[in-house]
Amino acid sequence: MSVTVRVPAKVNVQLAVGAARPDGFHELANVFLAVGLYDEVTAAPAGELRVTCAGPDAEQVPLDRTNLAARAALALAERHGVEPAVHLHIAKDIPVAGGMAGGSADGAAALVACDALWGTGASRDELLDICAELGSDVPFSLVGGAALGTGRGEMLTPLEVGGTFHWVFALARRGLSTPAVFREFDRLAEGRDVPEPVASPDVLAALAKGDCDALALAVSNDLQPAALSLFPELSDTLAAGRAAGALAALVSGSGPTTAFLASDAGSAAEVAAVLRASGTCRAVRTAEGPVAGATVV
Ligand SMILES: C[C@@](CO)(OP(=O)(O)O)[C@H](O)COP(=O)(O)OP(=O)(O)OC[C@H]1O[C@@H](n2ccc(N)nc2=O)[C@H](O)[C@@H]1O
Ligand SMILES: Nc1ncnc2c1ncn2[C@@H]1O[C@H](COP(=O)(O)OP(=O)(O)O)[C@@H](O)[C@H]1O
Repeated sequence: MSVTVRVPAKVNVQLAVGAARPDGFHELANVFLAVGLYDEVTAAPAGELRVTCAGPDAEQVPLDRTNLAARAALALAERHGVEPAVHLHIAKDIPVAGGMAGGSADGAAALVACDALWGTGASRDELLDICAELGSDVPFSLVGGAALGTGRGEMLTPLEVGGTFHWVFALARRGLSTPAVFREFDRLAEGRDVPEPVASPDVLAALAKGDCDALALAVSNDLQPAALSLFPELSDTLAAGRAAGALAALVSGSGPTTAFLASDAGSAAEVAAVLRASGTCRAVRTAEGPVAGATVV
C-alpha cells in the first residue's frame, strides 16, 4: 500500500515585501500562481522514517529530518500519536532552491500522502495549520490555483482566474538562499521607508480577466533587486527573454529562476527556444497556470 501525491511549483505574479518584523519574517502581499511543473511524493509503510529523492538536482536535496517532506510527516505523526515509520520517495521536477517553492511543495505533498496512508483524517484547516508551521509558502502548495498570501505569506485568500497563463522558466546554474535574498533586501532598504505591502488591484483584475497583456504590465517582485544584487548575471537572462518576445520578465520569488510571461503556448515555445540558445541559463521549461494544488494521484 502506498499513496502518491502530485504537487505544483509556484510563481509570484506580485511579491510586495514590507519591513522586517520582530520575528525576523517580512510582511508580504504575495500573489501566488500554481504552474504545471510538478514533484511527486510517495508515502509507503517502512520500518522507520526514510527519505529518498530522484530527478534533476536531487543531489542538492537533504535526505535527513531537515527535508520538508520528512518534517511534514513528523508534524502529522506527532499531532495524531502515530509512529512516523514511513518511506517518503520524492520524484523531483521543480528546480531546487529555485524560487518556485520546491521544498515547500514536497512538504505539502508529504502531509497529504501520510494523512491518506495513515488514515489520520486531518481536516483541511488542520493540514493548513501544519503547512503554515512548516513554511510560509507551504500552505499555498497545498491549495494551488491562485491566491493572495499575507502575513508571512501563509494566510491565503483564493483568487479568481479567468483564463490560462503561459510561462517560460529559465533555470539558473546555481541556487540562491531565500534568507540571504531577504537579508539583501533589508540591506538595500537601509535608511529608506519600506511601504506596507498591498496587493495590486491591476494584478488581481488581470488574473480575474485572464488578460496576459494586462498582467504583463502589472507584475512586480520587490525581491528582484536583491536577487540581482546577489546574482547579477540574471539580468542577462531577463534581457534575453524580453528580446525573445516575452510580454514580461521577472525573477521568480527569491530566485534565481527567472519567469517569462508569454501570450500563448506557441509564443512560449519560441521564447523557450531563444533562451535555450542564449547561453544565459542551465535549462528552460514551459508551464501553464493556474493548476491544482497537492493532489492524490
Ligand atoms: C520568497 C518566497 C516567495 O513566495 O518564496 P521562494 O521564492 O523562496 O520560493 C517565500 O516568501 C519564501 O517562503 P519559504 O521558503 O516558505 O520561507 P520560510 O521557510 O517560511 O522562511 C525562510 C526564510 O526566509 C525569510 N522569509 C520568509 C518569508 C517571509 N515572509 N519573510 C522572510 O523574511 C526568513 O529569513 C526565513 O527564515
Ligand atoms: N523536499 C525538498 N526539496 C527541495 N529542497 C529541500 C527539500 N527539503 C529541504 N530542502 C532544502 O530547502 C532549500 C530550499 O529549497 P526550495 O524550497 O526548492 O527553494 P525555493 O524556496 O527557493 O523554491 C534547498 O536548498 C534544500 O536544501
